[in-house]
Amino acid sequence: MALQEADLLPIYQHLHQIPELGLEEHETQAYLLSIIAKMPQTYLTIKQIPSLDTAILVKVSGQSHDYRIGYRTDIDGLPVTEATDLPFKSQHPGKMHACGHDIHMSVALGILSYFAENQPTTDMIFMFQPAEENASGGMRLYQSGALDQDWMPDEIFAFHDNPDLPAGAIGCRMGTLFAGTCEIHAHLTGKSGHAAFPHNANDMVVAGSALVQQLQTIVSRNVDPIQSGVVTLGHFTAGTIGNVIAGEAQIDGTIRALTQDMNLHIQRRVRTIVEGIALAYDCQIDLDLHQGGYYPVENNDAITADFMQYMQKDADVNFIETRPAMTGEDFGYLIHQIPGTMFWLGVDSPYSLHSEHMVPHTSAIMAGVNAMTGYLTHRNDLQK
Ligand SMILES: CC(=O)N[C@@H](CCC[C@H](N)C(=O)O)C(=O)O
Repeated sequence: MALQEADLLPIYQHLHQIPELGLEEHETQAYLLSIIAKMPQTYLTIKQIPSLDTAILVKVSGQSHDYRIGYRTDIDGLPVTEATDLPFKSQHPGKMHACGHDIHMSVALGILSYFAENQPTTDMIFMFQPAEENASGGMRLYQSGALDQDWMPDEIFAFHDNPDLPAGAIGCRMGTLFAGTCEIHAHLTGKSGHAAFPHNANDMVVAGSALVQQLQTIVSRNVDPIQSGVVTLGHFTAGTIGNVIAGEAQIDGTIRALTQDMNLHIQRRVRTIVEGIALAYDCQIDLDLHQGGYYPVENNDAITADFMQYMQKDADVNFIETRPAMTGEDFGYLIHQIPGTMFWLGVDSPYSLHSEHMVPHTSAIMAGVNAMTGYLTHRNDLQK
């Protein structure tokens, strides 16, 4: 029998205990392979990718082979120290599934187990993809070539869990669901010195502070207010002690925008401001702007209209039309290449994604499996 709630709950709890960072998901991969190995193998082909060695691809052979439906889950955790009191909390110090990818994997296994027993009309490609959080796993997967030829989906689906939606609710919208992101890394080099002799030094606390202030003008002064954007600088370190002038500083952050044009516009403004600060404060600033394929997640019109209509009509689904969000996703790269739909699955937690307290509601798992086995069967049947 396909995996049911009683099977998926311990699977989820085990995955929750073994979070691993992007590109290091070896224990996770071995566990996923062990679960997939217990499914009926008649229709399954498993593929591993030498250049992305923690990924798993599984093809479910359909009754015909001229169309392929893709389903992707991410598998990585975050460098967050878990602060929940769950009996199955993370066993890996300093790492946690704080973004709910353990829920994503559990739902994917549930859906895969259904189609392993109920041969779909068309081929299906399940992607267990590493490194969503920071290392461009979606882009790496696509560029690895592993999806080429008869593994390349014609359409693609994925979800992200959402603590703000009721457990099990499906959220989606036409157009852009998630922002495109771009990491900002700036290293400032001036000259350290004694606090008493500022004229003999070049203070990177002052230059860095000016840079932070200037970058904060981009959204208020350079972004069309009818559109939107985010520039967040989450990390700023400089110096060692109060009476030594800091000769270096490091500032890291992220850009968010709902269109690629706006993302590129903000990137250009960051570059110009950095050049201006380097000139004004007579220092060197090494700037790295890194997008890595985190494009806006732009849902395909026809597929998403069908998805929303189906979910609205399904009496067992609590469907909620959502607004775009400034979270990023490397699914943006995949959906840029392959038309598809990304959606939210509600997990009803008072704590946000990436919080050390985040505890998703596990009733979402079976709700997600049921909604998506139904929907993917419908998408299969359209190919009859
Ligand atoms: C769902 C989620 O939280 N995704 C991450 C993606 C990170 C993108 C990249 N590392 C960046 O910070 O720009 C997010 O932070 O939205």
